[in-house]
Amino acid sequence: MGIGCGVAVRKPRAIVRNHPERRILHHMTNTSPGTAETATIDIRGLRVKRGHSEVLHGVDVLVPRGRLVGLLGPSGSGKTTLMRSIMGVQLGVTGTIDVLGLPAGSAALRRRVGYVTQSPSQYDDITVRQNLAYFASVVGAPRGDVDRVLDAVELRPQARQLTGSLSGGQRSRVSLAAALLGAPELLVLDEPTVGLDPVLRVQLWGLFHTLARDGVTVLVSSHVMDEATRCDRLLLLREGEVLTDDTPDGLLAATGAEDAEEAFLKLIAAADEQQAPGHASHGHPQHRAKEAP
Ligand SMILES: Nc1ncnc2c1ncn2[C@@H]1O[C@H](COP(=O)(O)OP(=O)(O)OP(=O)(O)O)[C@@H](O)[C@H]1O
Repeated sequence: MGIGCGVAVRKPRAIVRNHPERRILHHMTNTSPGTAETATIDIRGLRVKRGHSEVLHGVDVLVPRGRLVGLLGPSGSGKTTLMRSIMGVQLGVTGTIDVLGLPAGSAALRRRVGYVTQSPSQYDDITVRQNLAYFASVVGAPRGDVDRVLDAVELRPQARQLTGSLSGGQRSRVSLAAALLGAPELLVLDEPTVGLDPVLRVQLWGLFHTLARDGVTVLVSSHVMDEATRCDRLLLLREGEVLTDDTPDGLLAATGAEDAEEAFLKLIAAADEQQAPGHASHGHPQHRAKEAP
């Protein structure tokens, strides 16, 4: 199955309904209109074990509808694992994950959620247009949709080119185009701008904003901090925990930093200080982060 066609293939095995730690980030509800009722993604007490280690340690996230949310964090912090969990393709999951009001991975979500993984996956020996026509048939999108998504990702000139002959950035855009087919209400995009030139990156962020304005919820991961400021909200992940969940302006105001990178470093320093032996406070990192200077 090609990636980027919005197909969630499997339910997490260990969804625990009514988890005792059902807790919404107080900060989120303070500053956003999102509630459990209007949320596109509602995650409570998510723990994920990969191999022998737990890589997400009780994550709570509420993503409101029609927002462009950046999922940022260093390499290995758990961004992909969180996205896979949202798509219902991750094993070793406990906690609750509701997507558009349904358990993550529900068959009914297949046409409603678009997913782009870090590894573009298309058929190399057919053209870009043929790939997209195939994915359009999978998600039940009208054939005319192929031209729309080709234009959206600026790949019309390559429509007749064999997919295997595309550049890396062009291949990523084919995946994105496939995820846009139909009318997804949620797009989960794992590092979609990696390897793209600055002009194209700006164009794609423009597209994400347009989609969000039209009511699509867009969750975009990146480890490039300067992309943070392009989002409506930011989720900063570190070592499997949400360090903070805020607007870009809120984050800068809370930390007194000049830019997102500096803000992130300040939050990490504050969290480390709180965790240091002998420190009085041992609250949850999500709350400790709010206490950052
Ligand atoms: N199959 C696996 N088995 C064991 N551990 C894994 C497996 N896949 C990922 N991990 C570990 O889980 C943690 C989170 O990985 P994940 O890919 O979610 O991070 P990430 O933030 O997306 O990183 P990157 O930005 O480098 O893609 C890492 O420590 C990683 O080594």
